[in-house]
Amino acid sequence: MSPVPILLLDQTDSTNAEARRRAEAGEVGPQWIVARRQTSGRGRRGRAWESETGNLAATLLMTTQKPAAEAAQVTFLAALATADLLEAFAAPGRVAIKWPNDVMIAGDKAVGILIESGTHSMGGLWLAVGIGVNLAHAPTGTERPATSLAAHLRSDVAYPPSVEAAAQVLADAFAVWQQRWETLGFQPVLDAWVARTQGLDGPATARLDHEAISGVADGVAPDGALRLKLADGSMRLISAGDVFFGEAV
Ligand SMILES: O=C(O)CCCC[C@@H]1SC[C@@H]2NC(=O)N[C@@H]21
Repeated sequence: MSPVPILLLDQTDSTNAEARRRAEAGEVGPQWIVARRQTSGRGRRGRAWESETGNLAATLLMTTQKPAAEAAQVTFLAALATADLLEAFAAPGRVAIKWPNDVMIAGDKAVGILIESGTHSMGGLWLAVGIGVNLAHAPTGTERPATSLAAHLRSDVAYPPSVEAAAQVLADAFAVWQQRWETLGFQPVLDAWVARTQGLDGPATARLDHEAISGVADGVAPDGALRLKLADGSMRLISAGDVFFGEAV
C-alpha cells in the first residue's frame, strides 16, 4: 500500500468538517487532514473539542464499499493506532484503551476519536476518522479528568512530538492496522484491542441517549459491542454512548 498523503493546514474549523466537505465534493481519499489549530473542533455527543496549538487534530478521509456496521470497525483501528503513537513516547505501562475508543494515559483521557460517515456520490460510504491527541496540553474544566502526553513522557524523551511527527507516526500505525483488518478480518484487530483495553470485566455504567444503565461489564461481543450484565441477570449489548467503568454514576 502506498503511504496515505498528509495535508497539514495551519487552521480550519474542524478537520472532520473539512473531510466531510471534501467527501461531499467528490473526493474519495485516502487522505489525512491535519490542522495546527481548529476553531470549532467537535467531539462526540455534540460536545466541543478543544485543541490547543501543539496538540494533534487529524482526520483520515477514506471511502469503503463495506456495509456501515463493518465500516464502523475503523474506530478500533483508530484506537489501536493512537495507542501505538502514545506508547512510542510515554512512560511504560501507562497507555490503555477505554471502550469503545478513548485512549487514556494513567487513567485520564488523552485522546478523542470521532467517526463520521455518509453515502458517497461515487458509491459506498465516506468515512471521516477524526482523532484528537493531547500531545502538549490537556484541556481543563472537562467533565472527566484529561491529561496530555507531555505529562507522561518516557524518561529519555524531553518533549512530546511535533504535530508533523505525531501525524506521521499515527498515519503509519493506522496503515498497519488497516492492512491487518483488510487481509485478516476484524477478529485479530478485536483481539489486539481487547488486550489493550481496561475495564471490560468490572462494574460499569452506560449513559445512553435516554437512560443510564449500570451493571458488570462482561467483555465484548464479536462486533465489539460491550456486554453489560444487569442485576436481573439479563445481558445488554452497548454499541454507542459514554461508559464509565469501575463506578455507578
Ligand atoms: O468527544 C470525543 O472524545 C471525540 C473528540 C474528537 C476530536 C477530533 S480532533 C480531530 C477531529 N476533528 C474534529 O472536529 N474532531 C475530531
